[in-house]
Amino acid sequence: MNFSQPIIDPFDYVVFGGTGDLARRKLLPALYLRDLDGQLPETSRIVGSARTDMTGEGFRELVEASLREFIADKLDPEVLARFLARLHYVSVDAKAARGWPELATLLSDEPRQIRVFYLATAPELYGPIADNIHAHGLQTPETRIVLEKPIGHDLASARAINDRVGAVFEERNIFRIDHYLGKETVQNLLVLRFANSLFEPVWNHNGIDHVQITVAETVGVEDRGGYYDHTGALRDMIQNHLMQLLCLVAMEPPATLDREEVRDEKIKVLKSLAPISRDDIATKSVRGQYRAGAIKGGPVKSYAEEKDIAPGSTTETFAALKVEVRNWRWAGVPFYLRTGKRMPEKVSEIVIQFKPVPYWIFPTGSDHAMPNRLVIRVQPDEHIRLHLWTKEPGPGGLRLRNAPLNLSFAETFKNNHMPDAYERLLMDVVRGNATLFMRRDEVEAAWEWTESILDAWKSAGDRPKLYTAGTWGPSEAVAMIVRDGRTWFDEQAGYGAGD
Ligand SMILES: NC(=O)C1=CN([C@@H]2O[C@H](COP(=O)(O)OP(=O)(O)OC[C@H]3O[C@@H](n4cnc5c(N)ncnc54)[C@H](OP(=O)(O)O)[C@@H]3O)[C@@H](O)[C@H]2O)C=CC1
Ligand SMILES: O=C1O[C@H](COP(=O)(O)O)[C@@H](O)[C@H](O)[C@H]1O
Repeated sequence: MNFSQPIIDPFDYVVFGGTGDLARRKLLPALYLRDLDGQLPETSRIVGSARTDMTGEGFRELVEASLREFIADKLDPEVLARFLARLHYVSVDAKAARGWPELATLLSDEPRQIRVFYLATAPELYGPIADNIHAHGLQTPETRIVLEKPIGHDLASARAINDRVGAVFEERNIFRIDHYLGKETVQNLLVLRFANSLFEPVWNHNGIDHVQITVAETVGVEDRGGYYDHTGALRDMIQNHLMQLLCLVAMEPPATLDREEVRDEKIKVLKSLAPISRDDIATKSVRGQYRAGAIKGGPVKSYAEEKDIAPGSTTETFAALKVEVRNWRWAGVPFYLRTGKRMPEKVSEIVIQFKPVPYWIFPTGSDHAMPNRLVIRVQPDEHIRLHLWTKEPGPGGLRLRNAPLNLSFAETFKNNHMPDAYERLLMDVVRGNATLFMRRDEVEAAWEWTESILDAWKSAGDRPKLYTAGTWGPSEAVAMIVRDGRTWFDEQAGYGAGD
């Protein structure tokens, strides 16, 4: 336990959607863990809010049950009691008058300069909540609003949300969250690229053959079918998480880590993305939907059989894209992206494949076709591995082996707590540090590009290819990269094998 001095002023954290899945699974556990680390000032309060009628005691019971479910091994009785004592609950209807005066009274009882409104609700509520915050005078000079992804459903709805929230909050106080930016290895990408001189000279079309970004999940849509069936993998994952990973790999070095400098560089990447048109979709995109199969030996049902999925749904649960970044650094270097639900493993990984040496002087028997690779494993088992050729020890001939230099975070930083992404991001909001959050123009540029693909799929009447749950997606995703003479990275023989 660490009772070091808190480094911020007391604050009030209001979580709209405080009874929902995200709040229970991620946000409230993250706040507890910050309390455990001594980072919450003594008088800071956390206010849950939703339409459901509930007493403060009822909310504390709900939160305690969630903490016991999701972070049981981290619970310390003294800290738990302290954390639960911070919790309040006010029943509020975001779209109506109910509850707002009560919320205003609670917040004004013990006014804090720093106030955070975290919107863990459907995006349709972001505008009404911002309006009500304004109408009920809930803003202090240090009030921030956090918008969960997805910000809208398309470019027009994203713009409408940004306009409406922007009418109430200054841009510097709007925190558009993408929790992938809070993941340790994702932040490490900036350090890897810009604190080491080794990579920059080859980090371009001269040194890199192609880039792969994989975000695979074993879970299906779980209880979120109602949301997911209107969303699909492209909107749910690629428009935000994979785009952000791509930006961090592809961007130019920012002058400083100042939020505007970093975001200025990311937006340039987003604006350089070549649209994927109707003519391209057959060669540059694959949509998939899982059918029944097995994950780690256990049978799982098809997407069509999941709760709240429309009959005959054509929503994609898998998407793979070949993306072109049109600028001097990346001309001719494809970025292959893929993400899917019900894959054999949960793994998020960036693979940078370097160009091969120009001439191979070694005896045959070594696979010249396998060049150096830098593998950045975002999760799980976070690591950075540089795959190099080396001589296999032995007195015989010169036998070559491709082996990794391995920076495993668990081994190298044994005594460090690996925080969940939300732990970092929730406190960045309190501190007013928006470097790891998205600016309005970034979100809109990502939507603009994503929409080109959605439009192309729609106009072509593209239907998702079925893949068996527990495989790496439709075989077309393998064909897409193989056509270019490349393969999906396969560390333990398994990756890349399509249905
Ligand atoms: N769950 C996840 O893993 C992730 C979720 N997100 C995003 O976070 C947001 C929340 O997701 P999730 O927690 O899964 O959703 P849930 O459906 O589980 O929770 C929604 C919450 O909003 C409340 N709510 C609904 N309508 C209103 C209203 N009119 N006024 C006030 N409160 C309302 C609900 O409570 P009540 O019905 O009592 O009002 C509930 O607390 C979504 O935008 C989602 O896309 C983003 C990343 C991951
Ligand atoms: O935003 C989302 O992310 C999760 C995956 O997050 P991870 O941190 O577990 O990799 C995904 O399951 C969900 O569908 C999506 O909305």
